[in-house]
Amino acid sequence: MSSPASDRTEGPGLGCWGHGEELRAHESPGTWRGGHQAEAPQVSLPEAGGARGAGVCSAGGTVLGVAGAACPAPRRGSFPYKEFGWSPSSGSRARLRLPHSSQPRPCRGRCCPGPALTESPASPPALACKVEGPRMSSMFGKPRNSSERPPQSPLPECNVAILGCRGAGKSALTVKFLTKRFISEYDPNLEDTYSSEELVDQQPVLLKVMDTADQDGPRNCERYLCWASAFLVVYSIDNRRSFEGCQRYLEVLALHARGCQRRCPVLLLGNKLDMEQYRQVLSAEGMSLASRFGCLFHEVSACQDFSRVQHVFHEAVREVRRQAEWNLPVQPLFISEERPCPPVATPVALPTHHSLATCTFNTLSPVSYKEIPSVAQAKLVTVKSSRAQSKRKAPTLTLLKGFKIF
Ligand SMILES: Nc1nc2c(ncn2[C@@H]2O[C@H](COP(=O)(O)OP(=O)(O)OP(=O)(O)O)[C@@H](O)[C@H]2O)c(=O)[nH]1
Repeated sequence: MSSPASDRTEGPGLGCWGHGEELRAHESPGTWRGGHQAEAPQVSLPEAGGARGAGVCSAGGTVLGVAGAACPAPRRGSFPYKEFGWSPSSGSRARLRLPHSSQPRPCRGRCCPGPALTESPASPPALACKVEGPRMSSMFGKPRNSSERPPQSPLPECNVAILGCRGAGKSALTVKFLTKRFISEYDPNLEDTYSSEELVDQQPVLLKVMDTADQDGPRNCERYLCWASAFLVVYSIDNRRSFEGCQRYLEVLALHARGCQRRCPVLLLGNKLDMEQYRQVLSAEGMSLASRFGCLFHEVSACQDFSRVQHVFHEAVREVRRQAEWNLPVQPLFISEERPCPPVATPVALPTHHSLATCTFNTLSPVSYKEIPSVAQAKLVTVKSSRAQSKRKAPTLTLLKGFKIF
């Protein structure tokens, strides 16, 4: 919150580690891929009512302001919903608390150098949020005309909770992801969940984002522990305390995963990469913490490149999908006793050197079969049939542990 003002130089390009097109946290830091910045789509504000989304900054086509330049300040709650074709959900509290002053003022959002605001006819960012239940006061995109969308989305859902200490930039990242904009001030006490239909790897998903507002570290975590399918744990690279706070969140998540034996993907995010010159937490430290807890690591900036922020959220969805694939129930294999089974399903004959050629593995055959331990429990063990045989270099048996030899 109290970061130095905006006369800074541009930081290095955003870097991240992950798998797929990027690197996992535990991979060599030498494979750092910083320095590249994808172009974010241009966001243009319509000219309307004089309120031009003051306090809203953008870079690389998404920053609406220039460092140190006077940004027109909005009135409280004057987020230009209508200009985007959205309306705040009726009766819901305003999520954003914008500055009071209506006078132009230097942008407090430590906005970054970037092209000046382009004004053009309204072209609302592609975003579809909707209110779902009492928490879903998603002022960021409830469609104006509810008849445009079916009431029940058939889309698969992915719930992402954003955790971290106060001021780390959770709300800024959420808003950036949802609106492609950087808005510098938020009400720190409100916790909200937003949803957005996304296309991740050509597959649609209803991505729900919970912007949490823990007062002082992880407290009453059940609300997100039980809800989320992935977590983004955010710290600010210019604030060591926020980094240390992340560790507590990661510990809570690790404990929870152990307790319920359900591992949700976790991404550790170093935010405010544009504040490079005030950096207090090295990338290597972030990477090392991430690898300690087995999570992915990215560094981003809510006020710079939208595509990097979007990438992180999409990466969370990918991880959830991977996890779901990993957790798919494995169809049990059965092994016949003594007689070979008729080929009911596609037989998977073991290689003859395993000396189990007389047994045929099938999926679900009818007669007297013993269940093999599941893949997760199974372990390959090598058994020598007898000492004498072993002396004669008899072939060894490689079996699944826990399975009886008949
Ligand atoms: N320079 C810079 N400032 C940022 C960035 N992200 C957030 N901020 C600023 O950091 C301050 C805190 O951001 P928030 O998004 O409110 O942080 P938060 O984690 O939601 O904090 P709480 O709402 O208190 O939990 C705000 O003044 C933001 O403008 C960023 O990437 N770069």
